[in-house]
Amino acid sequence: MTSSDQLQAGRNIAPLLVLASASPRRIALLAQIGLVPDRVLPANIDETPAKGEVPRVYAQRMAAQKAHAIASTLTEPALVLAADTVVALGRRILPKAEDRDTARYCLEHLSGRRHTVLTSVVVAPTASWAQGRHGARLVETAVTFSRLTPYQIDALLDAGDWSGKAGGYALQGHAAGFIRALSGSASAVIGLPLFETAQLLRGQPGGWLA
Ligand SMILES: Cc1cn([C@H]2C[C@H](O)[C@@H](COP(=O)(O)OP(=O)(O)OP(=O)(O)O)O2)c(=O)[nH]c1=O
Repeated sequence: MTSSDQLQAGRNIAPLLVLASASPRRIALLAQIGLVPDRVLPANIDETPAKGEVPRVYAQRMAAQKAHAIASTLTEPALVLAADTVVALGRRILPKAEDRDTARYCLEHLSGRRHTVLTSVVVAPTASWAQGRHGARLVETAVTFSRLTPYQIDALLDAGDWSGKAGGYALQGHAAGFIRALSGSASAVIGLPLFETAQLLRGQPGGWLA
C-alpha cells in the first residue's frame, strides 16, 4: 500500500468534518486550504456579552459554545469546527453591523485608529468519536484604519459589504482601500485563521490535512 493509499484509507474511515457556522466566508476560507465540510450546521446561541466580559474571553466563549452546541446534537463520529470574530477597541467590543447606523457608529470609532481583531477557533469531537481531540486557538490581529472623511464613510456605507460583519467593515471588501496596516492574520480577520485551523486539524487522527 502506498502512502497515498494509506492516506486515502485513513480518510475513508475518518469521522465527519462539521462546520458550525452560518458564515459563507468561513466555508470559502476552508475551501482555500482544500477542505470541504461534510456538513454545515449554524449554531444558534445567545451572543450577548456578559457584563464586564473582555473581548478575548468573549471571543473564546462564543467559539466554544458554537462548537459544543452543534457537537451535542450529533450522534455520529464527527469533529465540529467553530469560530468567532470580534472587533475590539481597547476593552470595548464593537457590534456586528446589521444596519447602516451601527456600521456608521463602528466606522466613526475605527477612523484613524488602530484596533484589534480577535478570532477564536475551536474544534470539538462528538461523544461518539473517542480518538478526537478538543483544541482551541485565539488569534489577535492589529488593524489600522486611515482617517476617514464623512464622504468616505458614506461611500463605505453605500458599498454595503459591512452587513453582518463584526466592527462594520470587510477587510476582503471596500474597507481594504482604507486599511493602512495589518499585523497578524488576514484570514482571521475575515473569520477563520487558516494557519491555526490547519494546525488544529493536523493534530487530529482524522486525516483531513497533510
Ligand atoms: C472584521 C471582519 C469581520 N468579518 C466577518 C467574519 C464573521 O463572519 C463575522 C463576525 O461574526 P461571527 O459571529 O464571528 O460569525 P457569523 O455570525 O458571521 O457566523 P457564525 O457565528 O454562524 O459562524 O464578521 C469579515 O468577513 N471581514 C472582516 O473584515
